[in-house]
Amino acid sequence: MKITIIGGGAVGLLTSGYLTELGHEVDLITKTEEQASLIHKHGVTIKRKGIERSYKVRVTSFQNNLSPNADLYIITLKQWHLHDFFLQWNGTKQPILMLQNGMGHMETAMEYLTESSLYAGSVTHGALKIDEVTVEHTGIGDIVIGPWLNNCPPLVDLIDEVHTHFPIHYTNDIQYILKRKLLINLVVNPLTCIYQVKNGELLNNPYFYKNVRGLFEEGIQVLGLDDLEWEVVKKVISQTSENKSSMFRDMEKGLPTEVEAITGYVLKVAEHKGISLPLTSFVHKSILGLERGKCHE
Ligand SMILES: NC(=O)C1=CN([C@@H]2O[C@H](COP(=O)(O)OP(=O)(O)OC[C@H]3O[C@@H](n4cnc5c(N)ncnc54)[C@H](OP(=O)(O)O)[C@@H]3O)[C@@H](O)[C@H]2O)C=CC1
Ligand SMILES: CC(C)(CO)C(=O)C(=O)O
Repeated sequence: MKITIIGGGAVGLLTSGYLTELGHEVDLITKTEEQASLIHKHGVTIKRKGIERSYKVRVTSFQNNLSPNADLYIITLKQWHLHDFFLQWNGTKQPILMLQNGMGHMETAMEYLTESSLYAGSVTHGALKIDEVTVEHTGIGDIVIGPWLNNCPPLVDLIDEVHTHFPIHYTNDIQYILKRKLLINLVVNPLTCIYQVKNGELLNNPYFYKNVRGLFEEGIQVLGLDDLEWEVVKKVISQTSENKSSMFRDMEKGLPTEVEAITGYVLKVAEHKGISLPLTSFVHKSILGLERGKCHE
């Protein structure tokens, strides 16, 4: 496929390298001209388990008119970049795949992208941007994609179930997959940020654990998920026990967090349903307050 990837961050670099490896024709769109010229010169490098591999990727910095004839556009921006980006972009009629955490971003996408077939994806890889051209693949997961609205055809040419370190699966129920990831991010991300601990500490410390369970119970009530998801949440926390959550890392770097797309989104749905979520509301305000103290922007 001819694929345009928007955003030269951790997920954008990882996706552009691996989709090139899989034989797709990739155009990467960075925010800055500096990053574009570095990638033009050195390619994109993916580090995995101490081994580095570089990929030659076509790259340009963002302008309103992105190469208009891609078969698919993949947006790998943070959710809080999206309004600004959509306001500046002339858009496309071609299919668009959104790869953000949370769920609030899909409402934003629907607001702006009225002419495209819209797809959502859930990423469970760990990716850490090392420098402008290098990303470390810190955890091998997968990407599950699916149509956001029922009338979008499956992206058959993108599916690759067998790739050992970058499998892409397809689902007809991406809403459920995103909700499940949202639930994990709802309980893990804000608490790790408030307590300033790695993910695993949420299970090890009995007091933190009680709050994980409390947030989980509020989350499943609003999202309509089953108590059985508790085992999934604990498994993901164990598997990522040595990770600092993305929200904790953003906060440490003085960047805005994705709290509105995660906790803020759940609170909005709860309000709509007339459900009160005291613990979720407490962590939401706590993160906003901490951001206010630390954020550079
Ligand atoms: N990293 C990970 O392991 C995982 C991430 N995710 C999700 O994926 C999404 C992306 O995350 P991640 O890649 O880590 O985030 P990053 O912040 O690393 O990447 C976003 C990139 O988009 C760039 N950008 C901003 N505006 C524009 C623009 N107008 N045109 C082109 N590029 C632009 C940013 O540039 P600048 O920094 O200069 O603003 C940044 O390089 C998030 O929603 C995250 O939650 C999900 C699972 C795992
Ligand atoms: C799964 C988890 C919690 C891993 O750290 C994550 O998705 C994040 O940090 O955003």
